[in-house]
Amino acid sequence: MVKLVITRHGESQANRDNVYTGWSDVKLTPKGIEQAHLAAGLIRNLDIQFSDIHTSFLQRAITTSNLICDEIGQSYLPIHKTWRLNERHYGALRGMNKDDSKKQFGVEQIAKWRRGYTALPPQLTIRDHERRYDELGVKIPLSESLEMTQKRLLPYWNDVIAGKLLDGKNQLIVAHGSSLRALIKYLDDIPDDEINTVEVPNGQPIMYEFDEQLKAISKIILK
Ligand SMILES: O=C(O)[C@@H](CO)OP(=O)(O)O
Repeated sequence: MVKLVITRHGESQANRDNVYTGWSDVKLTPKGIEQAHLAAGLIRNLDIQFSDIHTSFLQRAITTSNLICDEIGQSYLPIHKTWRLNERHYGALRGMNKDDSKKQFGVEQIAKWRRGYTALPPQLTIRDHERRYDELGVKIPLSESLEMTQKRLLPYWNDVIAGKLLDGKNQLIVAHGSSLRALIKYLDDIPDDEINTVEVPNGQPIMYEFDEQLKAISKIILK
C-alpha cells in the first residue's frame, strides 16, 4: 500500500518567542533541530523507501527536510520546494506576540483567526515583494484564511503529489502547522466547523496509507 508521511518543521525562533510567523522566513532553534532529529528517527523506524520529498519555500521546513532525508539515509531524494506548501500568511498579525494579540482583539476573535476555516486575519495594507516569489509571478498574500491556504495548496496536491502516490511512489511532505491542517482537512474530509480541533505539533510525523483510488485507509500519528 502506498504511503504518505507528513510532518511539521521543528520549533522555529518565532514559535519559541510566541509570535505569529506565516511567510516570515525564520530559522529553527536548537530545540527545533532536536525535534527534527526525533522526527527523522520516527520516520526511519517506518523503513519506508520514499520517492520524493516536498517542502515549502521557508527555511524552517527546508532545514527540517534536509535533516530528515539525511538521517533516514535517503539524501539522494529530490526535495521539491513550493510556495504552495508555505505556512498560512498571517497578514498584519505577523511578528505580533500571540498573548498580546489576545489582549488586543479578544480570545474569541483570535481563536477564529488562528483555528477557524474562513476567518481572515487582518490584512497588510502594503503588499510585500521578495525575489523568490516575484520570479514566479506569485503575489505574496496580504493575509490568508485556512480556506485560502487550502485553495492554493490543493493544486500542488492534485497536480504533483497525488499522481506520484497513484503510481505507487511513497511521498514525504515537510511543511507547517496550518498548511498541514489545510491538507489534513482535505484528506480526512473534516467539516469546516470541526477543523478548529486539529493541531499539528512541531516535528510529530503522521503516516497515511492509501488504496488504489487514493482513499486514506489508515492514519497513524507517530510517537
Ligand atoms: O505563527 C504561525 O505562523 C503559526 C504556526 O506557528 O501560528 P499558530 O500558532 O496560530 O498555528
